[in-house]
Amino acid sequence: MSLAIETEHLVRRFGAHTVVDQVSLRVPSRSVYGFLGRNGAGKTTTFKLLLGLLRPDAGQVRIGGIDVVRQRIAALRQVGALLEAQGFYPHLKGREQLDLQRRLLGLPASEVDRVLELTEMQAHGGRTIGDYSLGMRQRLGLARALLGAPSVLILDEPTNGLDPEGMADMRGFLRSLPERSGATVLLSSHLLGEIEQIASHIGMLCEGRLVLQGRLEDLQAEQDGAVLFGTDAAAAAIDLARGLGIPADPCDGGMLARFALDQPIEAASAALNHQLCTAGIAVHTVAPQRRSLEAVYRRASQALSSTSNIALA
Ligand SMILES: Nc1ncnc2c1ncn2[C@@H]1O[C@H](COP(=O)(O)OP(=O)(O)OP(=O)(O)O)[C@@H](O)[C@H]1O
Repeated sequence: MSLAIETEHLVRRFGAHTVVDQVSLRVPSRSVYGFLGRNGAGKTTTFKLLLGLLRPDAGQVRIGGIDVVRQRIAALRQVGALLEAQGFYPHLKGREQLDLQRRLLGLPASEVDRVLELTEMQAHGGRTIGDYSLGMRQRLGLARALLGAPSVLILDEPTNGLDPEGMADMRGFLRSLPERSGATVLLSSHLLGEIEQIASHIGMLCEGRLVLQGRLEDLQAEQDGAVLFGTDAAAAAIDLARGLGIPADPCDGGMLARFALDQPIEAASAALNHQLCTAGIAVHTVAPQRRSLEAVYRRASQALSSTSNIALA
């Protein structure tokens, strides 16, 4: 698997506060990598380290295999970025701002129309940036990041300030970007539900530490033993399951049974299903439940706090 972005034990401190703590990111090429964390977890600081805007206290950063600390210009030639502070000139028109940027990058004039079209900003390119809504500024920031068709996009909270419709558009746009342009997208968010809808891979940052990383599907597929039994006789099914020592609760459409993880879930669900049928309880669905990203996050954060407690003890 080739990696578009890679860090090795990255550390950054502000005074005595370690804000990025031994972070080893693995962002596969052509992935949409969702970088999750609560406010203050260290996401923006990590992005600044990736972009060479801050120097790490320890560790390495490579983009497309090039070391960002040693060869910053060569590494960043491959990158388009959208950070919180967009630094636009409010008196310029959107199109003029993009034109300024594309000249600095030595790109052809046609680039401005290309990125305006990609971000569906053609209609607003002639308006003054000072009059833009927050959502339009976000789109203009994205348009600027896309100038020169970089192979890596680093986007800090790209859906910030968008209305629900704008958010949905942006999600669709970002999700399809690797397929359409071959680019790799690394984006941060504190919204689990949002990342769940966009990302192919995720990394979770908790108090500066990367507590979880991998393909979203793999993380969600890790079983937590919950299986839905669809039935109209949920109460009877729950009694029977509990009588067999299997924790079970009502849920939408029937019963949610939780099997111990030390047994194959297929065999355990088949055995319970047989018992239910034998007792005359009709079951129309047996469906192992995908774990929500929220559950994955909760588990990872709990694991971190329990190790911190051990360290403190
Ligand atoms: N230049 C700085 N000097 C001192 N502390 C800083 C500096 N920049 C960030 N911090 C601190 O580092 C921690 C992480 O901040 P950071 O902005 O990286 O978090 P974040 O995950 O991006 O949060 P948010 O989602 O709120 O933007 C915070 O406690 C913040 O106060």
